[in-house]
Amino acid sequence: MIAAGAKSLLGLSIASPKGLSDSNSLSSHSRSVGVVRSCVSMDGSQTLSHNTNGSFPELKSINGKKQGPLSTVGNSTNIKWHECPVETVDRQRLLDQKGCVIWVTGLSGSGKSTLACALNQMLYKKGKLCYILDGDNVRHGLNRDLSFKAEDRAENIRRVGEVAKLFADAGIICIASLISPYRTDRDACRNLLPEGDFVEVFMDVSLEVCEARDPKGLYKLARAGKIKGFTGIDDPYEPPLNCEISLGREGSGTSPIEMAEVIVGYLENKGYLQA
Ligand SMILES: Nc1ncnc2c1ncn2[C@@H]1O[C@H](COP(=O)(O)OS(=O)(=O)O)[C@@H](OP(=O)(O)O)[C@H]1O
Ligand SMILES: Nc1ncnc2c1ncn2[C@@H]1O[C@H](COP(=O)(O)OP(=O)(O)O)[C@@H](O)[C@H]1O
Repeated sequence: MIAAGAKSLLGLSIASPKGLSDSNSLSSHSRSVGVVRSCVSMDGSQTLSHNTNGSFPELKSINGKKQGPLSTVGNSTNIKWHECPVETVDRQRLLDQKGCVIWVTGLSGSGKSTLACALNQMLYKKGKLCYILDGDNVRHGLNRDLSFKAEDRAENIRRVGEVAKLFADAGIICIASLISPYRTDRDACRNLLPEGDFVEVFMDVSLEVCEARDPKGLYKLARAGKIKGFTGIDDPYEPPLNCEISLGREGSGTSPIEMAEVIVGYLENKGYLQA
């Protein structure tokens, strides 16, 4: 636990917005985005923690002073997680909402972007902060180096999953709308987040309907063989087996606004629209 006066120990003298979490702890951050648990408490004592591979890193000694444990995560060697006394729960109080990820998956033309936008508008009107990570848009910048072959789609989803996790940790309702055709990639994103914070929404709209809509003319090009590896035509789409919300079939709302209302109702029920 952080001792009283921890903020002055840090050299900070900031007023706590609505009161900073009393349970602030540098060693027990239940909703942290970190993979390596924290190490040094405010009194300077160290708590050893394990790497994601389960091994305990060595304590290094520099100028005779013991340093906290260093970690290796992927190709990043000798890294160390830094905690901050302002935690997820403090940001949630500030925003009066809980961060989470609404992951919208479905074929091209199934209405993912339209739903994301309708949901964003609906929550905005309720005073709730959202941010959309749309596949098409993210591929204009962060993921511009990725193609549509399976391993690049997987990397696309992995990066967006990690970014979405950061948004959720910031207290924001992050709407990720991507085809995300592979179950294993979507499940990996789910596993990045605390239980309940990943809400998978399936746009259950048939290929026939999507192809008839074809707002960008991509299905036509794919059918003509001018786009190779197009999802639903000559590339796979694996529908979710156990998603939280399925939309598009009879009874689940057909207009984008009705669909957005279903998701808002779900978030209200689960307590995400308050701190
Ligand atoms: N080969 C192929 N297959 C599917 N989609 C294609 C392809 N080539 C380009 N596009 C356009 O890219 C948009 C999908 O990007 P995503 O990042 O959501 O795709 S994925 O999750 O990595 O599968 C998708 O946008 P949406 O129609 O909004 O889904 C298409 O406009
Ligand atoms: N619920 C809906 N009912 C009917 N048409 C829709 C619906 N949602 C979206 N559309 C239309 O379908 C097309 C594809 O929608 P879009 O949101 O771009 O899909 P995606 O992002 O999945 O490719 C657009 O022309 C859009 O206006």
